[in-house]
Amino acid sequence: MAWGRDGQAAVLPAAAPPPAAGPGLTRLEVLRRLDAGPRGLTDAEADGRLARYGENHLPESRTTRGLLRVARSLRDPFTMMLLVLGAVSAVVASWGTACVITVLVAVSCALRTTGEIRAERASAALRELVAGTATVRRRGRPDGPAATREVPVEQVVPGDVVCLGPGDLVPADVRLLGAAGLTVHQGMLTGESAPVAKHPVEVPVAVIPRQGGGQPPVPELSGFHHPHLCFQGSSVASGSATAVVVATGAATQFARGQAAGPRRRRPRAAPTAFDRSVDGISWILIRFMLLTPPLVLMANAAVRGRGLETLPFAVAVAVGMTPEMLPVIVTTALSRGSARLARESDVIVRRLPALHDAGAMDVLCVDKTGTLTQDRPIVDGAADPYGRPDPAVLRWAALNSWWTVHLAELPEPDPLDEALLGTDSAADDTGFDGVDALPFDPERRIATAVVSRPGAWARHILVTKGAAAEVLERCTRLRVPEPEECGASLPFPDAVPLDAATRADLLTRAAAHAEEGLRVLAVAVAERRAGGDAYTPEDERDLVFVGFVTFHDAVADTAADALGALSERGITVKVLTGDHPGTAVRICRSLGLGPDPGAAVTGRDIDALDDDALTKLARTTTVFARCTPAHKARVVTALRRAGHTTGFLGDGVNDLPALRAADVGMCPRGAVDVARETCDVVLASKDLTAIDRTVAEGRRSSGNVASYLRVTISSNLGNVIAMLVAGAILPFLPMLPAQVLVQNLLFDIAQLALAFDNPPDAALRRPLMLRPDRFLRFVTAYGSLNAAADIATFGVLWWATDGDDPFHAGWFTENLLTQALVITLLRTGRRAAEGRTPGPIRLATAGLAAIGLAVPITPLAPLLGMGTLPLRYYAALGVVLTAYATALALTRKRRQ
Ligand SMILES: Nc1ncnc2c1ncn2[C@@H]1O[C@H](COP(=O)(O)OP(=O)(O)OP(=O)(O)O)[C@@H](O)[C@H]1O
Repeated sequence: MAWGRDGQAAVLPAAAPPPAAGPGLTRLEVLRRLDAGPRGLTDAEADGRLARYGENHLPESRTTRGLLRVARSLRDPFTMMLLVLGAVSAVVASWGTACVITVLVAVSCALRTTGEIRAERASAALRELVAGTATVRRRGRPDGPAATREVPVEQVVPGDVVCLGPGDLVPADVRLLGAAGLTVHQGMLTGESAPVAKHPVEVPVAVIPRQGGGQPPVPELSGFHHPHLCFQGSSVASGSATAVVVATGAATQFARGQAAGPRRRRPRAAPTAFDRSVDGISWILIRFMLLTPPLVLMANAAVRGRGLETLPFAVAVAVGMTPEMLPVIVTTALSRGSARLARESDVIVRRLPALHDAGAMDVLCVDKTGTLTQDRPIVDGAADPYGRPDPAVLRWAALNSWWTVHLAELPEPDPLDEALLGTDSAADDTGFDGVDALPFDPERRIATAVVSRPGAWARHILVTKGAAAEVLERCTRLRVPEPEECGASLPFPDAVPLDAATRADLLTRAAAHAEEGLRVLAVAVAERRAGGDAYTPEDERDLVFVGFVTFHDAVADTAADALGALSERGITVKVLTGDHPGTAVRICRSLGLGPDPGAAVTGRDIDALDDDALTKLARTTTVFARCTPAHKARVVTALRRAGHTTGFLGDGVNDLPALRAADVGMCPRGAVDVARETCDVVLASKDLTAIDRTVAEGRRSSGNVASYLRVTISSNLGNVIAMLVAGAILPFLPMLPAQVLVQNLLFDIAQLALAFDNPPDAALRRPLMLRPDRFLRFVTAYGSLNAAADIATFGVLWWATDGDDPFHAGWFTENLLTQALVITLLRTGRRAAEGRTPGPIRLATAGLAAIGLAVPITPLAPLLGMGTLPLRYYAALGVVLTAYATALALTRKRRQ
């Protein structure tokens, strides 16, 4: 579909359906143009259209993907640095250095690209498992009955009638046929953060603003504001709808927007833990690398009076500092971890860096319902305004459930409605006809059904149920109960005004129920004269309070154990719920959450706080209750601002903003579509034990990345210090550029083994987060030790050898041997792993040491500018290495 100047659909691609969504067309005309009907397409029609218009997905440019991938790997800052250094070497005709740098870049890009392809293939296969479906109305035969069914989103075709409910992703561009309380998030398309209301319009008018100078209207922006159209890329925030599909795949506004220009991105969230740690460290290293060549040049010029001839050496030293394998190690370690999680725990990681963040997580926020409780509420009782058991209250509540579920055509009832519909009272709804529904939404926290009695069409009855505070604040009167009045006399002639004191008493009673761990719904009704306009939330006022219904929802079987396990891993759990504070605190106490969950902070309290005050309060509070979706997101953001790496587990539309705000958003596979699409990690079920396993795998994977960074930077830093010292005191270059680079390549290859290491559980007890400041202290300490070992080796070489070639050979050997030691001694979980056989690490270090000892005695030695070494060098080197290993082990022990 495309928008013409007059707001009518305009130019279409060859395989697009007839223009059908333009303003001015009635619903019937739209259906006619699409050759469709409100009962949906037949299966044969749907198949035909699928063949004609193609699958409903965004077009991909496959040919450029391979090239793009290589370009992306070259765009990595370390690779860019290497390329710059290679260019400098070529300019000064240092062809050897330039060649070796090219090899380094090629190896690192090839490994990274193949790793990414493998990781992407694996995650695409995993994503298939959580792919979204759409609910469509279809018929087997033209005269057959219409039935709703789930089909993969790709199979939705123009003319399909789709049913939308809370949390659904809008599968294509659609024209609304019917809607109840529908609001959609279309921020992906327009940048708006709040949901917008949508409703069917019989004859829509053109609202497209014209630009000056006879320019055509701006279709992408203006079209999105039509109330009767919803677009692919948006999701249902509340309410429900039926709609006919007018454009799919490449013909949708979203796809056209992408084809026309850069993809409209969601506003960038605050940097995640991964950005702060791995990326933060990378940028510090890049600054070091930039400083290295001028430093080397200046030191040589000042002490030895050398000029630009030292440039290749200075470049080689800077290359030596580069952790060019970092992207390869990160991709390999994280994709191995996520593959293992999928295989062993049925957990799907949708964004690889999120696995690192799961390992770094120290605060986990969860919703209450379904996470700590089973989300299988059972009606416990119903009482009138005076606290006396009263089945009439239950009947009103069940009447509300029945008509909200049916009139709003919700794909499935929510568990509270299901519980009410399962009671005997649900059978008593026969005396009413449904008129309209304002389904539940987590902002209003109430749901209203509008019904009428047969024969009394002129009067409508509003039946509202919801959270006690929200219902009571809309009530002005109180029902004086009469037996069996549901279906009897209305309006309540005996209703009395509801004063502030009585309202407070009723709220206290609701709180008392909540403190027993029960969920509480308040029920109210009102009578109105039937009017022509559709009902809106504005009509939910002047209600007559009828009574309370209470529910029991048992705690989840695994919750207590899982909370214990998370606490042992150093993770603080906080509960962010839309439910009553009393219910939430009671459940948390029964699960032994925290030392004592204390009092809950409510959404209203949060509203009264500025960001700083909330940050302080969020640190110490365990339970946040009566939260709207926005409150949940504010608390998560506050915790992140307080320096916590914060995860969020939730499954409903009310959890979306918080899922987006968290470092790691997690949801179960059964969550609403948009939650699955938004979150980073999809669990098999809403079970906290799966989070424990995700955390362990995250720590294992990022432990390996941390090992690489610690090992490579400590060793490289030591080398740079030693080279600066040697460059200043020796009459020749301590190591030829080619040697520096060959040694670098060998070290890189050996370190790849770190991505395959398996640090044992005992090493993963605390959240694992590489903080740039601590990391710098760590590598400075170990880098200095490494430099000390190198300088001691210079002393040995000065004593045992003569001339530059044996010196080069001696330092080459020592370097590879110290690197093998560093890999062995500085990797994550070394102490906990003692006694185990870490296969890949042992192989890699043995190989590195063997090459270090062998190269100087092979025919390669003269080519690399190396001479023969006397035996006494090896003996003295043994002493230096033993002292170095002891110092390393002792320092590590002291620091741990
Ligand atoms: N179908 C419904 N009809 C009317 N009121 C409801 C319905 N579902 C929930 N409520 C009320 O709205 C409140 C908030 O619901 P919401 O779905 O935001 O959170 P929750 O399910 O209680 O908790 P959590 O945030 O832990 O999942 C509930 O505590 C209840 O009082």
